[in-house]
Amino acid sequence: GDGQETKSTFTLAEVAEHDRLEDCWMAIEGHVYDFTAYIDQHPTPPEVLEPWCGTEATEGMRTKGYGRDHSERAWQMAEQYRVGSLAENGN
Ligand code: HEM
Repeated sequence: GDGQETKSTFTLAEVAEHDRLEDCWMAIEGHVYDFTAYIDQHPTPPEVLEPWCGTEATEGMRTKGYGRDHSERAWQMAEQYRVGSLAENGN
């Protein structure tokens, strides 16, 4: 937790507006993240993350694109980029 107690709720349509490396949001397991500032720190070329920007990216985070989950440390790093929750029935 970063002290933010009030989170906003977003639909997948809203997440989809942030679908590029310069403005990259992802929905992962019910949470919404703005990873724009993280892209350059990720240990791969940005092209690996690009297709997941603006999407429900649980599969990307859980598989890294080849079937192996990210480390617990990586999941904890993601927390600081959380901006809200995914609307239950929003698309
Ligand atoms: C959702 C799309 C993503 C994909 C497809 C992806 C893919 C990858 C790949 C291919 C690697 C290098 C190979 C490997 O470590 O096995 C990697 C490593 C890593 N990624 Fe990602 N990544 C994604 C998102 C993220 C996010 C959002 C974070 C953190 C905010 C993150 C943090 C890391 C870290 C810390 C590593 C080093 C290895 C580890 O700790 O698991 N990644 N990722």
